[in-house]
Amino acid sequence: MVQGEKVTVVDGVVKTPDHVTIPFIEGDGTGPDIWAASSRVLEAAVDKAYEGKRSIVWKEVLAGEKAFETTGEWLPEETLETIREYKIAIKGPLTTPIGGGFRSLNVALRQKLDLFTCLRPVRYFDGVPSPVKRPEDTDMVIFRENTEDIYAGIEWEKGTEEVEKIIKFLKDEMGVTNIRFPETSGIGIKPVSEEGTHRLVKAAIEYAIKENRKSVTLVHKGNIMKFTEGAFKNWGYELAEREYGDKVFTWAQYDKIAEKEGREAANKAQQEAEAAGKIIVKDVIADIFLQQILTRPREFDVVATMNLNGDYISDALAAQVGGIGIAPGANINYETGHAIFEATHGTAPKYAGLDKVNPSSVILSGVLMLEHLGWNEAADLIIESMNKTISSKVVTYDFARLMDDAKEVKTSEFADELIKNMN
Ligand SMILES: NC(=O)C1=CN([C@@H]2O[C@H](COP(=O)(O)OP(=O)(O)OC[C@H]3O[C@@H](n4cnc5c(N)ncnc54)[C@H](OP(=O)(O)O)[C@@H]3O)[C@@H](O)[C@H]2O)C=CC1
Ligand SMILES: O=C(O)CCC(=O)C(=O)O
Ligand SMILES: [Mg+2]
Repeated sequence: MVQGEKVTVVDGVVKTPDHVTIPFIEGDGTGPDIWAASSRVLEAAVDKAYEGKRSIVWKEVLAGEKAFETTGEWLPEETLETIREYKIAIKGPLTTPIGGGFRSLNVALRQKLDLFTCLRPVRYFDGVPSPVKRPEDTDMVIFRENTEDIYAGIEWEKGTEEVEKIIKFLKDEMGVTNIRFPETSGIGIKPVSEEGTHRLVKAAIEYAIKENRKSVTLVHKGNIMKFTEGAFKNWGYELAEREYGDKVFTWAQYDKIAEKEGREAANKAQQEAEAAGKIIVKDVIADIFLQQILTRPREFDVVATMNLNGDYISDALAAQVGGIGIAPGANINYETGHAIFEATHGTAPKYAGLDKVNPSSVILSGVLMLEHLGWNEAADLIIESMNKTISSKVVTYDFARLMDDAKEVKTSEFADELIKNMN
């Protein structure tokens, strides 16, 4: 058996050995069905691209139900240590109980490894059924802040001593008068920081520069949550102008020109910046953004936003290009090089063990992983095969129910088809 080696990261650059060990978490619910299919496709692509000169050696690490059954812990320290050591991992979805029980293991992994960007590219594959008229117009890359916001899980339950204490503090010491029902409220806290915003927006702009993207849109609800979401917008613009002054033109600059010299001058300045290939950094309030991604998706490109907005936006945008069955993602710390690749969807428990769901989200997360490792030839083989397979109308149930004359196949059969179509 081939002995795998660890990925190393030097000055933020990933160095991949020819035979690389990658830790994986199988996942709960439909996780095992999807992982069995996805790992085969990834292995086949690497094999085909490099004819044995390169390979992935999988190393299972435990989290979720499988970890609890084996070790009595939902997220064993050993799992975190292994991912820290091996730098890169890939995972299936993990269940989070609603309204009580333990906090999200998915969020815990992101926070504990400080994987501050949740990167979710949203693009259309030919032939995928979509509810919109021109799904190919949706081509966006979401940069979702992954460690802060109301998603950080700082909250206290109604009726507890802690919530009474915090409500008393807010009323007596902070002059808060607008907690509508103080006796029966739970309380949640929403931290959004300048550092957290800067590193996320920096990652989004760097990506836009590298990938020749036209704009970065900051999505926020800063009219209502002024010092968290509003501050995100202001800090984002500040960072863009301070660190990328010669490469971007921001709407904050536009506003200043418009105020001094009028709108015509501001429009001219933006047009000149566009003609010079500068990236337009703009912002939009989250509610109207959800309308505009449907009515005029071509106006958006790279999107940078906070944790909760990013969660909602991910699923909404996934729907436009065929749904959650084909929505990949990656959790990345661009400074340390640590990354965990995972689908946007959850455990879809009603389909667990049926060999039924679409494995494309995890497979395409694997494609992001191969690209991160610099193994682009293998990544391209999967993309080409995915296009070919879907165009030939051989698809899983989620696409088959929306397509005419499709051949519905199981999770494992879809993987077989992808492997067959690699050439
Ligand atoms: N990163 C992670 O690990 C995540 C974990 N979760 C967790 O997953 C659990 C279930 O969450 P839930 O809100 O139901 O969301 P899910 O994403 O698990 O499922 C919702 C619906 O999406 C569709 N779907 C999901 N996965 C696939 C797939 N691979 N192929 C085709 N269709 C798919 C199904 O639609 P249909 O019914 O129309 O067939 C399914 O019923 C919760 O515990 C949640 O916390 C949720 C999101 C992310
Ligand atoms: O952690 C969870 O259970 C849900 C997370 C989620 O929906 C997401 O990150 O998109
Ligand atoms: Mg989600």
